[in-house]
Amino acid sequence: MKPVNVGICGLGTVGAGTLNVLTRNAGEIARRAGRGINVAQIALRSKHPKCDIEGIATTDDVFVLAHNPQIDIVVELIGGVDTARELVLAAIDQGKHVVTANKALIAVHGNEIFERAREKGVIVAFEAAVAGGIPIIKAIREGLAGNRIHWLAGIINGTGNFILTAMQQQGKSFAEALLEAQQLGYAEADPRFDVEGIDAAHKLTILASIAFGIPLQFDKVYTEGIGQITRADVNYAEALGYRIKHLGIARSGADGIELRVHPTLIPDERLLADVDGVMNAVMVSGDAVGQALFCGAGAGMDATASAVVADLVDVVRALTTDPENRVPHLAFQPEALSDHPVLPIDQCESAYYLRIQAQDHPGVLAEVARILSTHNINIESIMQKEAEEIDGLVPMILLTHRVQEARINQAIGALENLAGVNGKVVRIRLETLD
Ligand SMILES: NC(=O)c1ccc[n+]([C@@H]2O[C@H](COP(=O)([O-])OP(=O)(O)OC[C@H]3O[C@@H](n4cnc5c(N)ncnc54)[C@H](O)[C@@H]3O)[C@@H](O)[C@H]2O)c1
Ligand SMILES: N[C@@H](CCO)C(=O)O
Ligand code: NA
Repeated sequence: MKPVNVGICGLGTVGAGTLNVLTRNAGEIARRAGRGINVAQIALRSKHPKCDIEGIATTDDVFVLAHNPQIDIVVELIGGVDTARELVLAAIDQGKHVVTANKALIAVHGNEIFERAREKGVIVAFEAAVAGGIPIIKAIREGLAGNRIHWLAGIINGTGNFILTAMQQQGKSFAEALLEAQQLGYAEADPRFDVEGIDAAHKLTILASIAFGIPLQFDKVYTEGIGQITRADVNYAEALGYRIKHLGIARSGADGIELRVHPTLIPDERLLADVDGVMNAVMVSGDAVGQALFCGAGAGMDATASAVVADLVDVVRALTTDPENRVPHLAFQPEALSDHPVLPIDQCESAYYLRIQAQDHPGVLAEVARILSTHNINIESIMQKEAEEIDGLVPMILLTHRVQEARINQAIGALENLAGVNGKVVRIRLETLD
Protein backbone atom coordinates (compact mmCIF):
# COMPACT_ATOMS: atom_id res chain seq x y z
CA MET A 1 0.00 0.00 0.00
CA LYS A 2 1.22 3.49 -0.70
CA PRO A 3 2.38 5.58 2.28
CA VAL A 4 0.11 8.05 4.04
CA ASN A 5 1.22 11.65 3.52
CA VAL A 6 1.51 13.92 6.53
CA GLY A 7 2.25 17.63 6.83
CA ILE A 8 4.07 18.93 9.91
CA CYS A 9 3.21 22.46 11.02
CA GLY A 10 5.92 23.97 13.24
CA LEU A 11 9.48 22.68 13.40
CA GLY A 12 10.36 23.52 17.01
CA THR A 13 11.13 21.03 19.79
CA VAL A 14 8.18 18.71 19.14
CA GLY A 15 8.10 19.17 15.34
CA ALA A 16 11.79 18.28 15.03
CA GLY A 17 11.39 15.37 17.45
CA THR A 18 8.46 14.03 15.43
CA LEU A 19 10.37 14.26 12.15
CA ASN A 20 13.35 12.48 13.74
CA VAL A 21 11.30 9.64 15.23
CA LEU A 22 9.38 9.14 11.96
CA THR A 23 12.69 8.93 10.10
CA ARG A 24 14.58 6.88 12.66
CA ASN A 25 11.82 4.31 13.25
CA ALA A 26 10.27 4.33 9.76
CA GLY A 27 10.45 0.56 9.37
CA GLU A 28 8.92 -0.25 12.76
CA ILE A 29 6.23 2.37 12.30
CA ALA A 30 5.19 1.03 8.88
CA ARG A 31 4.97 -2.48 10.30
CA ARG A 32 2.73 -1.31 13.09
CA ALA A 33 0.57 1.02 11.03
CA GLY A 34 0.28 -1.24 8.00
CA ARG A 35 1.49 1.61 5.75
CA GLY A 36 4.49 3.89 5.69
CA ILE A 37 4.22 7.46 6.97
CA ASN A 38 5.74 10.01 4.62
CA VAL A 39 6.40 13.64 5.61
CA ALA A 40 5.23 15.33 2.43
CA GLN A 41 5.57 18.96 3.52
CA ILE A 42 6.67 21.05 6.50
CA ALA A 43 5.45 24.54 7.42
CA LEU A 44 8.14 26.35 9.38
CA ARG A 45 9.41 29.74 10.36
CA SER A 46 12.84 28.51 11.39
CA LYS A 47 14.56 25.13 11.21
CA HIS A 48 15.32 23.41 14.48
CA PRO A 49 19.09 22.66 14.58
CA LYS A 50 18.57 19.02 15.60
CA CYS A 51 16.84 17.74 12.44
CA ASP A 52 17.44 17.29 8.71
CA ILE A 53 14.82 18.46 6.21
CA GLU A 54 16.75 17.80 3.03
CA GLY A 55 14.45 16.64 0.24
CA ILE A 56 11.22 17.64 2.05
CA ALA A 57 9.03 20.42 0.57
CA THR A 58 8.67 23.43 2.89
CA THR A 59 6.52 26.55 3.18
CA ASP A 60 6.20 29.36 5.70
CA ASP A 61 2.39 29.24 5.54
CA VAL A 62 0.67 26.55 7.64
CA PHE A 63 -2.57 26.97 5.67
CA VAL A 64 -0.81 25.71 2.54
CA LEU A 65 -0.63 22.32 4.29
CA ALA A 66 -4.29 22.42 5.26
CA HIS A 67 -5.16 22.91 1.58
CA ASN A 68 -2.54 20.61 0.04
CA PRO A 69 -4.56 17.80 -1.63
CA GLN A 70 -1.59 15.42 -1.28
CA ILE A 71 -1.71 15.57 2.53
CA ASP A 72 -3.92 13.15 4.49
CA ILE A 73 -2.96 14.14 8.05
CA VAL A 74 -2.03 17.60 9.38
CA VAL A 75 0.20 17.60 12.46
CA GLU A 76 -0.27 20.86 14.41
CA LEU A 77 2.85 21.68 16.45
CA ILE A 78 2.93 25.48 16.30
CA GLY A 79 1.41 26.07 19.78
CA GLY A 80 -0.89 28.94 20.83
CA VAL A 81 -4.64 28.92 20.37
CA ASP A 82 -5.65 31.40 17.66
CA THR A 83 -3.77 30.42 14.49
CA ALA A 84 -3.74 26.82 15.72
CA ARG A 85 -7.55 26.80 15.98
CA GLU A 86 -7.95 28.27 12.48
CA LEU A 87 -5.41 25.82 11.09
CA VAL A 88 -7.02 22.77 12.69
CA LEU A 89 -10.53 23.82 11.61
CA ALA A 90 -9.26 24.50 8.07
CA ALA A 91 -7.62 21.08 7.92
CA ILE A 92 -10.81 19.41 9.20
CA ASP A 93 -12.90 21.32 6.64
CA GLN A 94 -10.59 19.96 3.96
CA GLY A 95 -11.37 16.44 5.22
CA LYS A 96 -7.94 15.93 6.76
CA HIS A 97 -7.22 14.11 10.00
CA VAL A 98 -5.37 16.10 12.65
CA VAL A 99 -2.76 15.21 15.25
CA THR A 100 -1.83 17.88 17.79
CA ALA A 101 0.29 18.22 20.95
CA ASN A 102 -1.49 21.44 21.86
CA LYS A 103 -3.27 21.13 25.23
CA ALA A 104 -4.21 24.81 25.34
CA LEU A 105 -5.98 24.41 22.01
CA ILE A 106 -7.85 21.26 23.09
CA ALA A 107 -8.74 22.56 26.57
CA VAL A 108 -10.03 25.90 25.24
CA HIS A 109 -11.42 25.04 21.77
CA GLY A 110 -11.73 21.25 21.93
CA ASN A 111 -15.54 21.15 22.17
CA GLU A 112 -15.82 23.17 18.92
CA ILE A 113 -13.03 21.26 17.17
CA PHE A 114 -14.45 17.83 18.05
CA GLU A 115 -17.92 18.81 16.87
CA ARG A 116 -16.50 19.95 13.51
CA ALA A 117 -14.42 16.77 13.27
CA ARG A 118 -17.52 14.64 13.85
CA GLU A 119 -19.43 16.53 11.15
CA LYS A 120 -16.59 15.91 8.72
CA GLY A 121 -15.89 12.35 9.85
CA VAL A 122 -12.21 12.97 10.59
CA ILE A 123 -10.02 12.10 13.56
CA VAL A 124 -8.42 14.61 15.92
CA ALA A 125 -5.79 12.91 18.08
CA PHE A 126 -4.00 14.61 20.98
CA GLU A 127 -2.07 12.07 23.08
CA ALA A 128 0.99 14.34 23.26
CA ALA A 129 -1.12 17.11 24.82
CA VAL A 130 -1.21 15.47 28.27
CA ALA A 131 1.81 14.15 30.16
CA GLY A 132 4.05 14.07 27.08
CA GLY A 133 5.17 10.54 26.27
CA ILE A 134 2.93 8.74 28.79
CA PRO A 135 0.01 7.19 26.86
CA ILE A 136 -2.43 8.48 29.48
CA ILE A 137 -5.23 9.47 27.09
CA LYS A 138 -5.22 6.03 25.56
CA ALA A 139 -4.95 4.38 28.99
CA ILE A 140 -8.00 6.16 30.40
CA ARG A 141 -10.06 6.30 27.21
CA GLU A 142 -9.48 2.71 26.19
CA GLY A 143 -7.60 0.72 28.82
CA LEU A 144 -9.82 1.79 31.74
CA ALA A 145 -13.09 1.96 29.78
CA GLY A 146 -14.74 -0.59 32.09
CA ASN A 147 -14.31 1.53 35.22
CA ARG A 148 -16.22 4.15 37.11
CA ILE A 149 -13.35 6.52 37.74
CA HIS A 150 -13.45 8.08 41.23
CA TRP A 151 -10.50 10.42 41.02
CA LEU A 152 -7.17 11.04 39.37
CA ALA A 153 -4.20 13.04 40.59
CA GLY A 154 -1.03 13.79 38.75
CA ILE A 155 2.18 15.67 38.29
CA ILE A 156 1.35 16.93 34.82
CA ASN A 157 3.77 19.77 34.15
CA GLY A 158 7.34 18.71 33.46
CA THR A 159 8.82 22.19 33.70
CA GLY A 160 7.27 22.87 37.11
CA ASN A 161 8.39 19.52 38.50
CA PHE A 162 11.86 20.05 37.02
CA ILE A 163 12.12 23.44 38.75
CA LEU A 164 10.86 22.15 42.12
CA THR A 165 13.27 19.20 42.02
CA ALA A 166 16.25 21.36 41.03
CA MET A 167 15.47 23.80 43.85
CA GLN A 168 14.83 21.08 46.46
CA GLN A 169 17.59 18.62 45.62
CA GLN A 170 20.31 20.72 43.99
CA GLY A 171 19.72 24.04 45.72
CA LYS A 172 19.32 25.84 42.37
CA SER A 173 17.50 29.16 42.18
CA PHE A 174 14.07 29.37 40.57
CA ALA A 175 15.43 31.46 37.67
CA GLU A 176 18.37 29.12 37.08
CA ALA A 177 16.13 26.02 37.02
CA LEU A 178 13.59 27.66 34.69
CA LEU A 179 16.34 28.68 32.26
CA GLU A 180 17.62 25.10 32.20
CA ALA A 181 14.09 23.74 31.54
CA GLN A 182 13.76 26.22 28.66
CA GLN A 183 17.12 25.18 27.19
CA LEU A 184 16.02 21.54 27.34
CA GLY A 185 12.86 22.39 25.37
CA TYR A 186 10.45 21.59 28.21
CA ALA A 187 8.90 25.01 28.82
CA GLU A 188 5.99 26.63 27.04
CA ALA A 189 6.72 29.60 24.74
CA ASP A 190 5.39 31.72 27.63
CA PRO A 191 6.84 29.98 30.73
CA ARG A 192 4.21 31.61 32.96
CA PHE A 193 1.89 28.87 31.65
CA ASP A 194 4.15 26.32 33.37
CA VAL A 195 4.95 28.30 36.52
CA GLU A 196 1.43 29.59 37.20
CA GLY A 197 -0.25 26.21 36.73
CA ILE A 198 -2.13 27.14 33.54
CA ASP A 199 -0.52 24.38 31.48
CA ALA A 200 -1.42 21.82 34.18
CA ALA A 201 -4.98 23.20 34.22
CA HIS A 202 -5.22 22.69 30.44
CA LYS A 203 -4.14 19.08 30.89
CA LEU A 204 -6.42 18.45 33.87
CA THR A 205 -9.36 19.77 31.83
CA ILE A 206 -8.68 17.12 29.20
CA LEU A 207 -8.09 14.31 31.70
CA ALA A 208 -11.32 15.10 33.59
CA SER A 209 -13.40 14.99 30.41
CA ILE A 210 -11.97 11.64 29.47
CA ALA A 211 -12.30 10.22 32.98
CA PHE A 212 -15.80 11.46 33.84
CA GLY A 213 -17.50 12.07 30.51
CA ILE A 214 -18.00 15.83 30.86
CA PRO A 215 -17.43 18.57 28.25
CA LEU A 216 -14.10 20.41 28.35
CA GLN A 217 -14.42 23.20 30.96
CA PHE A 218 -11.03 24.90 31.33
CA ASP A 219 -12.60 28.02 32.87
CA LYS A 220 -13.83 26.00 35.87
CA VAL A 221 -10.42 24.72 36.97
CA TYR A 222 -9.13 26.24 40.20
CA THR A 223 -5.46 27.04 39.52
CA GLU A 224 -2.45 27.86 41.71
CA GLY A 225 1.17 27.75 40.52
CA ILE A 226 4.46 26.91 42.19
CA GLY A 227 5.61 30.49 42.82
CA GLN A 228 4.62 30.58 46.51
CA ILE A 229 6.46 27.43 47.61
CA THR A 230 9.31 28.30 49.97
CA ARG A 231 12.32 26.30 51.07
CA ALA A 232 11.02 26.55 54.68
CA ASP A 233 7.68 24.90 53.84
CA VAL A 234 9.47 22.16 51.89
CA ASN A 235 11.59 21.46 55.00
CA TYR A 236 8.67 21.51 57.46
CA ALA A 237 6.67 19.20 55.22
CA GLU A 238 9.63 16.84 55.04
CA ALA A 239 9.98 16.82 58.81
CA LEU A 240 6.34 15.72 59.00
CA GLY A 241 6.85 12.93 56.44
CA TYR A 242 5.49 14.71 53.34
CA ARG A 243 6.76 16.10 50.03
CA ILE A 244 5.31 19.12 48.27
CA LYS A 245 4.35 18.40 44.65
CA HIS A 246 2.36 20.47 42.17
CA LEU A 247 -0.68 18.31 41.42
CA GLY A 248 -3.69 18.39 39.15
CA ILE A 249 -6.58 16.71 40.94
CA ALA A 250 -9.96 15.69 39.50
CA ARG A 251 -12.41 13.98 41.81
CA SER A 252 -16.02 13.02 41.14
CA GLY A 253 -18.39 13.15 44.11
CA ALA A 254 -22.13 13.05 44.68
CA ASP A 255 -22.46 16.85 44.48
CA GLY A 256 -20.08 17.53 41.63
CA ILE A 257 -16.57 17.33 40.30
CA GLU A 258 -13.51 18.89 41.88
CA LEU A 259 -11.03 20.26 39.34
CA ARG A 260 -8.03 21.83 40.98
CA VAL A 261 -4.35 22.47 40.35
CA HIS A 262 -2.13 23.53 43.26
CA PRO A 263 0.94 22.67 45.35
CA THR A 264 0.03 19.71 47.56
CA LEU A 265 1.61 17.81 50.45
CA ILE A 266 1.69 14.07 49.78
CA PRO A 267 3.00 11.35 52.12
CA ASP A 268 6.64 10.65 51.27
CA GLU A 269 6.04 6.90 50.92
CA ARG A 270 3.72 7.47 47.95
CA LEU A 271 5.28 6.67 44.57
CA LEU A 272 4.18 10.09 43.33
CA ALA A 273 6.43 11.71 45.94
CA ASP A 274 9.48 10.28 44.16
CA VAL A 275 8.56 11.47 40.68
CA ASP A 276 11.27 14.03 40.04
CA GLY A 277 12.62 16.31 37.32
CA VAL A 278 10.81 16.30 33.98
CA MET A 279 9.02 13.07 34.87
CA ASN A 280 5.22 13.16 35.07
CA ALA A 281 2.92 10.66 36.73
CA VAL A 282 -0.83 10.27 36.86
CA MET A 283 -2.57 8.09 39.45
CA VAL A 284 -6.06 6.97 38.50
CA SER A 285 -8.49 5.42 40.97
CA GLY A 286 -11.24 3.33 39.39
CA ASP A 287 -13.83 1.06 40.99
CA ALA A 288 -12.62 -2.01 39.14
CA VAL A 289 -8.91 -1.46 38.58
CA GLY A 290 -8.24 0.08 42.01
CA GLN A 291 -5.33 2.48 41.77
CA ALA A 292 -3.16 2.58 38.67
CA LEU A 293 -0.08 4.77 38.28
CA PHE A 294 1.22 5.92 34.92
CA CYS A 295 4.68 7.44 34.94
CA GLY A 296 7.12 8.72 32.31
CA ALA A 297 8.72 11.75 30.69
CA GLY A 298 6.24 14.61 30.65
CA ALA A 299 8.03 16.86 28.18
CA GLY A 300 10.98 16.97 25.78
CA MET A 301 11.70 16.37 22.13
CA ASP A 302 11.69 12.59 21.80
CA ALA A 303 9.24 11.73 24.59
CA THR A 304 6.61 14.04 23.15
CA ALA A 305 7.31 12.83 19.62
CA SER A 306 6.64 9.31 20.88
CA ALA A 307 3.04 10.30 21.57
CA VAL A 308 2.62 12.30 18.34
CA VAL A 309 3.83 9.35 16.28
CA ALA A 310 1.62 6.91 18.20
CA ASP A 311 -1.34 9.08 17.24
CA LEU A 312 -0.21 9.07 13.61
CA VAL A 313 -0.09 5.28 13.72
CA ASP A 314 -3.60 5.16 15.19
CA VAL A 315 -4.92 7.43 12.43
CA VAL A 316 -3.25 5.40 9.72
CA ARG A 317 -4.75 2.23 11.17
CA ALA A 318 -8.19 3.82 11.39
CA LEU A 319 -8.02 4.84 7.73
CA THR A 320 -8.56 1.20 6.91
CA THR A 321 -11.31 0.44 9.49
CA ASP A 322 -15.05 1.12 9.76
CA PRO A 323 -15.47 4.83 10.72
CA GLU A 324 -18.47 4.00 12.94
CA ASN A 325 -16.21 2.04 15.23
CA ARG A 326 -13.76 4.82 16.01
CA VAL A 327 -13.15 5.77 19.64
CA PRO A 328 -15.00 9.03 20.58
CA HIS A 329 -12.78 12.03 21.32
CA LEU A 330 -13.73 12.24 24.97
CA ALA A 331 -14.14 8.47 25.40
CA PHE A 332 -17.91 8.82 25.92
CA GLN A 333 -20.37 9.22 23.02
CA PRO A 334 -20.92 12.96 22.41
CA GLU A 335 -24.66 12.71 23.17
CA ALA A 336 -23.86 10.90 26.44
CA LEU A 337 -21.78 13.67 28.05
CA SER A 338 -23.19 14.49 31.50
CA ASP A 339 -23.96 17.88 33.01
CA HIS A 340 -22.62 16.92 36.44
CA PRO A 341 -21.35 20.30 37.71
CA VAL A 342 -17.76 21.25 38.45
CA LEU A 343 -17.56 22.52 42.05
CA PRO A 344 -16.11 25.93 42.98
CA ILE A 345 -12.99 25.66 45.16
CA ASP A 346 -15.02 26.69 48.26
CA GLN A 347 -16.87 23.40 48.07
CA CYS A 348 -13.79 21.25 47.49
CA GLU A 349 -12.50 19.19 50.39
CA SER A 350 -8.91 18.65 51.42
CA ALA A 351 -6.69 18.29 54.48
CA TYR A 352 -4.42 21.25 55.19
CA TYR A 353 -0.93 22.13 56.32
CA LEU A 354 -1.00 25.45 58.17
CA ARG A 355 2.04 27.46 59.21
CA ILE A 356 1.35 30.15 61.77
CA GLN A 357 3.86 32.72 63.05
CA ALA A 358 2.85 32.67 66.73
CA GLN A 359 4.03 34.63 69.75
CA ASP A 360 6.00 32.46 72.12
CA HIS A 361 3.57 32.07 75.05
CA PRO A 362 1.44 29.05 75.95
CA GLY A 363 -1.96 30.74 75.56
CA VAL A 364 -1.58 31.08 71.79
CA LEU A 365 -1.65 27.35 71.12
CA ALA A 366 -4.85 27.02 73.17
CA GLU A 367 -6.41 29.92 71.23
CA VAL A 368 -5.47 28.34 67.89
CA ALA A 369 -6.91 24.98 68.99
CA ARG A 370 -10.10 26.68 70.20
CA ILE A 371 -10.65 28.44 66.86
CA LEU A 372 -10.15 25.25 64.87
CA SER A 373 -12.48 23.39 67.20
CA THR A 374 -15.15 26.13 66.88
CA HIS A 375 -14.98 25.63 63.12
CA ASN A 376 -15.27 21.88 63.60
CA ILE A 377 -11.79 21.26 62.20
CA ASN A 378 -9.84 18.32 63.63
CA ILE A 379 -6.10 18.60 64.12
CA GLU A 380 -3.99 15.68 62.88
CA SER A 381 -0.68 16.92 64.31
CA ILE A 382 1.07 19.99 65.65
CA MET A 383 4.74 20.90 65.57
CA GLN A 384 6.32 23.98 67.14
CA LYS A 385 9.82 25.08 66.17
CA GLU A 386 11.07 26.85 69.32
CA ALA A 387 14.62 26.68 67.96
CA GLU A 388 13.58 28.84 65.02
CA GLU A 389 12.23 31.72 67.11
CA ILE A 390 12.79 35.15 65.50
CA ASP A 391 11.69 38.39 67.21
CA GLY A 392 9.63 36.43 69.77
CA LEU A 393 7.75 34.57 66.99
CA VAL A 394 7.79 30.79 66.68
CA PRO A 395 6.58 28.87 63.62
CA MET A 396 3.64 26.63 64.59
CA ILE A 397 2.87 23.91 62.01
CA LEU A 398 -0.51 22.16 62.02
CA LEU A 399 -1.93 19.39 59.89
CA THR A 400 -5.73 19.19 59.80
CA HIS A 401 -8.13 16.45 58.86
CA ARG A 402 -10.17 16.85 55.65
CA VAL A 403 -12.48 19.85 55.65
CA GLN A 404 -14.27 22.01 53.08
CA GLU A 405 -12.26 24.94 51.76
CA ALA A 406 -14.92 27.46 52.84
CA ARG A 407 -14.59 26.30 56.46
CA ILE A 408 -10.78 26.44 56.56
CA ASN A 409 -10.95 29.92 55.00
CA GLN A 410 -13.19 31.10 57.86
CA ALA A 411 -10.86 29.52 60.42
CA ILE A 412 -7.77 31.07 58.79
CA GLY A 413 -9.50 34.46 58.89
CA ALA A 414 -10.15 34.03 62.64
CA LEU A 415 -6.58 32.81 63.26
CA GLU A 416 -5.12 35.83 61.48
CA ASN A 417 -7.18 38.09 63.77
CA LEU A 418 -5.67 36.60 66.94
CA ALA A 419 -3.45 38.99 68.88
CA GLY A 420 -0.88 36.23 69.31
CA VAL A 421 -0.59 35.51 65.57
CA ASN A 422 1.48 37.64 63.20
CA GLY A 423 0.86 38.12 59.46
CA LYS A 424 -0.76 35.67 57.08
CA VAL A 425 -1.23 31.99 57.85
CA VAL A 426 0.53 29.86 55.20
CA ARG A 427 -1.85 27.19 53.88
CA ILE A 428 -0.94 24.27 51.61
CA ARG A 429 -3.46 21.57 50.81
CA LEU A 430 -2.59 18.01 51.81
CA GLU A 431 -3.77 14.85 50.03
CA THR A 432 -3.01 11.38 51.37
CA LEU A 433 -4.10 9.94 48.02
CA ASP A 434 -5.54 6.77 49.47
N1 LIG B 1 8.11 20.98 24.34
C1 LIG B 1 7.49 19.96 24.91
O1 LIG B 1 8.07 19.18 25.66
C2 LIG B 1 6.02 19.77 24.65
C3 LIG B 1 5.41 18.61 25.15
C4 LIG B 1 4.05 18.37 24.90
C5 LIG B 1 3.34 19.30 24.17
N2 LIG B 1 3.96 20.43 23.70
C6 LIG B 1 3.16 21.33 22.86
O2 LIG B 1 3.62 21.20 21.52
C7 LIG B 1 3.46 22.44 20.83
C8 LIG B 1 4.81 22.86 20.29
O3 LIG B 1 5.70 23.03 21.37
P1 LIG B 1 7.27 23.17 21.15
O4 LIG B 1 7.88 22.97 22.49
O5 LIG B 1 7.72 22.35 20.01
O6 LIG B 1 7.35 24.72 20.79
P2 LIG B 1 8.49 25.45 19.97
O7 LIG B 1 8.35 26.89 20.28
O8 LIG B 1 9.80 24.79 20.17
O9 LIG B 1 8.05 25.16 18.47
C9 LIG B 1 6.99 25.79 17.84
C10 LIG B 1 7.47 26.06 16.42
O10 LIG B 1 6.36 26.48 15.64
C11 LIG B 1 6.78 27.54 14.82
N3 LIG B 1 5.62 28.32 14.44
C12 LIG B 1 4.81 29.03 15.27
N4 LIG B 1 3.82 29.60 14.54
C13 LIG B 1 4.01 29.23 13.26
C14 LIG B 1 3.34 29.50 12.05
N5 LIG B 1 2.25 30.26 12.02
N6 LIG B 1 3.83 28.97 10.91
C15 LIG B 1 4.93 28.18 10.93
N7 LIG B 1 5.62 27.88 12.04
C16 LIG B 1 5.15 28.41 13.19
C17 LIG B 1 7.80 28.30 15.65
O11 LIG B 1 8.66 29.05 14.82
C18 LIG B 1 8.51 27.17 16.37
O12 LIG B 1 9.63 26.71 15.63
C19 LIG B 1 2.84 23.39 21.85
O13 LIG B 1 1.45 23.35 21.71
C20 LIG B 1 3.25 22.79 23.19
O14 LIG B 1 2.38 23.12 24.23
C21 LIG B 1 5.28 20.67 23.92
N1 LIG C 1 5.60 22.83 29.06
C1 LIG C 1 5.03 21.54 29.21
C2 LIG C 1 5.32 20.69 28.02
C3 LIG C 1 4.68 19.34 28.06
O1 LIG C 1 3.31 19.43 27.93
C4 LIG C 1 5.59 20.89 30.46
O2 LIG C 1 6.61 21.35 30.95
O3 LIG C 1 5.00 19.93 30.96
NA1 NA D 1 0.48 11.61 26.64
